[in-house]
Amino acid sequence: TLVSDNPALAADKAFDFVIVGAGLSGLTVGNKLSGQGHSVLIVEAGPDGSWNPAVWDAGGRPYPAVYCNWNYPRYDDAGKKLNSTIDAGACIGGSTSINGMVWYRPTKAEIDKLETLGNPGWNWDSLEPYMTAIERNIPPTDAQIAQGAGYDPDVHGYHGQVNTSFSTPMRIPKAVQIYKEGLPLAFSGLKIGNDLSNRTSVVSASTSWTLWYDLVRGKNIRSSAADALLWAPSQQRQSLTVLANHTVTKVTFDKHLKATGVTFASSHTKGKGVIYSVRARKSVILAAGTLASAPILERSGVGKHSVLSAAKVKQLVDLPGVGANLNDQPGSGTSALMSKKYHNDTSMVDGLNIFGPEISLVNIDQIWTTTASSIADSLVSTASLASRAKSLVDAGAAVNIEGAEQILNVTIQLIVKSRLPVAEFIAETYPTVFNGIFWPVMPLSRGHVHIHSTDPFEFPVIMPRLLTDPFDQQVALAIARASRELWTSKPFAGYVEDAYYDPKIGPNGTDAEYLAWLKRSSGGASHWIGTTAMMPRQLGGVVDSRLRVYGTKNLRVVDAGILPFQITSHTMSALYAVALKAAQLILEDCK
Ligand SMILES: Cc1cc2nc3c(=O)[nH]c(=O)nc-3n(C[C@H](O)[C@H](O)[C@H](O)COP(=O)(O)OP(=O)(O)OC[C@H]3O[C@@H](n4cnc5c(N)ncnc54)[C@H](O)[C@@H]3O)c2cc1C
Repeated sequence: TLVSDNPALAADKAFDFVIVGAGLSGLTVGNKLSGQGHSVLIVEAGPDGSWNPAVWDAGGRPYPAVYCNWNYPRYDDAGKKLNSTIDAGACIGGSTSINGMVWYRPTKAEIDKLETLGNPGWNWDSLEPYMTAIERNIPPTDAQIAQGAGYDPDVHGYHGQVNTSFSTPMRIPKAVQIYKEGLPLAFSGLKIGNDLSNRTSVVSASTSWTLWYDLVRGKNIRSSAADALLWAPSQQRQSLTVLANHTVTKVTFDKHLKATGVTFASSHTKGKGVIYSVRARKSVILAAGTLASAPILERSGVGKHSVLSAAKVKQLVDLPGVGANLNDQPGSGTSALMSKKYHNDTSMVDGLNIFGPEISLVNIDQIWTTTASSIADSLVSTASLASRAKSLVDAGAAVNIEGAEQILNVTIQLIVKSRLPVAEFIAETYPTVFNGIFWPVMPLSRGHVHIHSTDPFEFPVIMPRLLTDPFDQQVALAIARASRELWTSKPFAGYVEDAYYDPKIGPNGTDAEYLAWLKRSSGGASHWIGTTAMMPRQLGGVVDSRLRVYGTKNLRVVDAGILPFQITSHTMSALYAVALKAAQLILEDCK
């Protein structure tokens, strides 16, 4: 494999496939296509970060590594630029080079819904084998199990490229034990399980991470997509070239709207230098991530008419779903001050950034023990679905009522019928505090991302509209309150000095106080999806079930943006499966 930042390797040349973005999806697809002998070019805007300890040292990095982060500006619901930014990986490996490494699988119920949304063949039976294929799990040792590592051998793969394991040493085992005792009290009926990947709906359990322990360096090493699929000696490819530090500016088309290649420029000169072009003989594949692939489509003339004309881009294909349906989980967190005598106890606080040693997934029954059924009734009512769909269309977050209703209904059915989790609660400690990080895990709120100029080096306007749906607010509010119940529960007695440490909303805090704080403090959980949704075009879809962009030829999107609705696992396990399946479809199509 050739990895370089010399544009001459690509400029005016032709490859079978040109892939945009060397992140999780781009590297996975590139690895598979080049493995079958096709010539593949991957153009990556960022540098190679593999030498940098902020990337490879899983425990020692700042969270997330500033070194390879786009830090996209974020806009509020009225379109005003905020001071807070949005994390997304900006070096080879993409977001897997900076992410929290939490690894567990989604459930059958939710993955099967991809198919019911009009995508034949996209179901659990077709995707689960790929989740197994990509993983190389290193089972916990007896010592790790004694310190709280739960493990079910049936829900892991052992022969893939992405390493998953528990950290060495195990993180904060004493604090995790206290959490395991307290969590079922704060969330009624919550079961403590053995492995988060082994669940049909809800459970609290430890999880493994995409890392492995290197005895020589004495460190936990991040198993990023780059580590697994690009640098590994067993994955070297004659026909794969990765061009780093170059930004794809747009897709080029012939007069029949067949994608012929892309143009790109040095990321350092920010478009002020030469604009190069490269040709794709078989297909261009956008894998720049949820927040970047839609803007590339728009700059190339594929998108909603009003967006393109405001940005002064000539429209080639009318595809109003591009950039709509943006979705992430609105993350927030409360802290309790830990009693001083435990501040230096590493079984309680280890200061490591390997995120989320105990994760709970809770459903409506566990949050609202007595009122869950009335909440479910109101969620499924036809009137509430219609009004939710209308508000998404009015906000430009959905293309039409029918599409919005179908997408929302998937999530609502999963919440109500399958009793899948509505919230994730991550039990952590940071120096001096117990910290509960939480988010509505299947949010109904939607936003959008759009370009506002032709300049590819100008960031798009990202308006996530987190917590705009009242149900998401209800969930976040309930979890914030439950976290306070947790800190005041019996198992925490003697360990907690101030259960209302942060935010400073006391035991009598009102819903209005909590909601105002949640609105202020919530940021995306970094599981952005939806802006190039895979579903029928008439419902607002952008790609079909073979991931081809509607209205074009030889152009595909393969990244997190194709997921139309949120899943209850962190995204990696599902996305590796999506990318492997995509590679299979692409290979079939180019025979
Ligand atoms: C801070 C953070 C924490 C996370 N924690 C977890 C976790 O613990 N567990 C989990 O499962 N998931 C986690 N995720 C989510 C997961 O990493 C992402 O969902 C996944 O990596 C998305 O894959 P992708 O291929 O869509 O995009 P990415 O992996 O982000 O790759 C996109 C690539 O495209 C490049 N690119 C963008 N624009 C251009 C352009 N114009 N030209 C060329 N290249 C371009 C980017 O630089 C990037 O390298 C986290 C993400 C972040 C950001």
